[in-house]
Amino acid sequence: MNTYGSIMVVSYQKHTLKTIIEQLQEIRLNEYFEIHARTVDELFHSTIEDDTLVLLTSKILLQMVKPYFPKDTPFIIAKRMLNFPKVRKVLEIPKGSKVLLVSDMKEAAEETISIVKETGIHLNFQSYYPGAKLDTEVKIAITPGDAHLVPDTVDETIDIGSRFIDISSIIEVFNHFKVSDFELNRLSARYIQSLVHLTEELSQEIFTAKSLRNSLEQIVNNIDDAILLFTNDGVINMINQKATHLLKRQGLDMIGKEIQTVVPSAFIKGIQSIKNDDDTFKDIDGIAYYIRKKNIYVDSEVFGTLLMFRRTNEIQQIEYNYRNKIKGKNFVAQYTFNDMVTVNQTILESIKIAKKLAKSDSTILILGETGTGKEILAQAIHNESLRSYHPFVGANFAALSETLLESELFGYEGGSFTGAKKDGRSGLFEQAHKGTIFLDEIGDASPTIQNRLLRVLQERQILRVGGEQIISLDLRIIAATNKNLEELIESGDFREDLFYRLNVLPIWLPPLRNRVDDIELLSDIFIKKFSRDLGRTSFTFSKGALEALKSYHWPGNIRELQNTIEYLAHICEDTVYKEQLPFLMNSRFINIEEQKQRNYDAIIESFQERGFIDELVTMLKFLSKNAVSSSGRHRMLNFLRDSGYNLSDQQVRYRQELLRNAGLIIVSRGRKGSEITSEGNGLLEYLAENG
Ligand SMILES: Nc1ncnc2c1ncn2[C@@H]1O[C@H](COP(=O)(O)OP(=O)(O)OP(=O)(O)O)[C@@H](O)[C@H]1O
Repeated sequence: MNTYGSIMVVSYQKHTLKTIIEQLQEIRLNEYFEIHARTVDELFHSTIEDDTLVLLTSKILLQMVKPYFPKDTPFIIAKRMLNFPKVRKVLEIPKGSKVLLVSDMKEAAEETISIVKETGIHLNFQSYYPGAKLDTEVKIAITPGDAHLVPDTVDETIDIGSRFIDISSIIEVFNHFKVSDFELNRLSARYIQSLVHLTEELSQEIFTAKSLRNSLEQIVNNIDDAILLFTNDGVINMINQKATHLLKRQGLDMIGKEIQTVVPSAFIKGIQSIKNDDDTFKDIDGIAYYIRKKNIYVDSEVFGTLLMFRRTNEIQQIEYNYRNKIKGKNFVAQYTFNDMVTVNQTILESIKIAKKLAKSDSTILILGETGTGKEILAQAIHNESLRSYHPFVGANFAALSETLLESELFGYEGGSFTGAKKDGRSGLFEQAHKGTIFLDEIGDASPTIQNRLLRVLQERQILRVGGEQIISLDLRIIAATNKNLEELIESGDFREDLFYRLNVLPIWLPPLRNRVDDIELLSDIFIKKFSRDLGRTSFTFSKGALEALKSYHWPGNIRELQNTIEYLAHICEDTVYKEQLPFLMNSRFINIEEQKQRNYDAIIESFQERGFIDELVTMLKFLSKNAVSSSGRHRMLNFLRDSGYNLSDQQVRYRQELLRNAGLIIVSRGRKGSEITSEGNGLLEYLAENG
């Protein structure tokens, strides 16, 4: 099969994975991509092909899965939507009631609470997950597929099922693989089809459960497709905001009205020719729609008709909005020079120069590898400048296709391309008027964009796409790149005249591997930040780990260091050992044996650092032959003494605790006492084999 590439869907739980794979198959994504599915646990034994896109079902998984993938693996965190007919049962719970939201992890429970709240459901939620404190007074539980985790004290459980992937994330997947717009339209159609049965169920509720009407309306308004429901007599029973918008009937109360009197006649004519239970593309009054028509049955009698529709070019709009979103900047520079932490002389010099340059209006070019702090520096310069009360607008040249980038940067006049807004739209340059525009990854600009940029740099003037009127702007330009522009000029990929316009005041940020003096300082700051964010105690690095941090080449620079520490903050205890460092574990295939050995190495290193290794091994050896009840500790003391270690009872207890923490022994109260685990025996074998 010829596909665009591979996707690996990763979730924490099997049932989530199942729901999502079924959904992806329903919209036939498997015709475009090879789809693999793994739970986090299964990643342990997996390999990953080149060019695989990893689709994570929740953002909490990101840090958990990173060690299993090569550094440059692309990830998408799926946006997910609720299975709305199932949520409907939640509406029957009296407002303000105490409810447990049960999931497998704290973060997952909290994420679900906030998503349920977004639909306008206001209950008194308490998150519950294995290990959480339980309020036994709470008698109702809601769970996204984890009914088995609901505690016995609960009388009623509502399983709202796993959430589906939202279309915006599916579009993100298509964008990643650069699938054509035509395919996107087909996808949109299938997506609507896949939602139909959900909406149909909901419609039946709407017909029957009048008392819940207000709450149901809220759910229907949360659906991204236009929905219109009318009875056999042509009376509108339900319409969502999306539909009133598309039919240009905003603000009109249409419920209870005859469809003929409120819906445009061209639209009614258009839908009359669609058969029931059919779906089709339809051109109505010059606008292309994708429409699905469905009979609604109540007690096996046709009760009315459900229409679900979407404008076909809306997909392009979603794509456009999505791209605006990933740009994610709200035109305010957050960072100042105080955020640029460093003791490195080169950087301190650069900061000194940058502070002086900030006051001028000259163009600045920041050079440096990815993640070295180019954007922080650009924002700091803006905030130090006389323009600091005006916008700071970032544009990333690597994140957008040429056509989108052009309209993003320069704006467009109405009607200049499909999906364009009627009245046109201002671009980022216009939005940065009086402030600073940050042109990130400028080395990726196409020749067309480079031409247009040259004009802005020379004249401080722009033309909108499809426009004729020249717009003059007052702007400061800061550009950045991780590419070698001189090489690009030589290969003919970058205009020399543009380079000279940009390269007025260049500032270079060295890579982290050349700033070894900053590694410890930055690590400490990130440790404090993430420990605080996670509400955990701080941690430090073992000597071995610190050396590894300092000798690693940090291709992702400070961003990578920051991600590494965030990951460690999730998994480590008080001390991080070398073997826990994700960049050392980052092989494509992590074999269980290898993983075990790494754990043993980490344990051995930690015992060695305490200077106890030999006596702890002696204790393990003793335990591998004898289980030690509390009275038997005496024999253990004797055995240790015979082996040359004169320890007090208290000292033995302490060492037992260390062995227990490392999972090498089990210490039970009462007669059974201490026993060696299979891990403990494994460590002894490992030591025997490796000296
Ligand atoms: N000196 C510093 N002190 C503290 N944090 C820093 C410093 N420099 C960079 N960072 C952090 O490192 C991350 C990467 O920085 P930034 O986005 O500015 O890099 P960049 O060079 O613009 O990267 P790219 O080229 O990939 O866009 C950010 O999260 C930032 O907060």
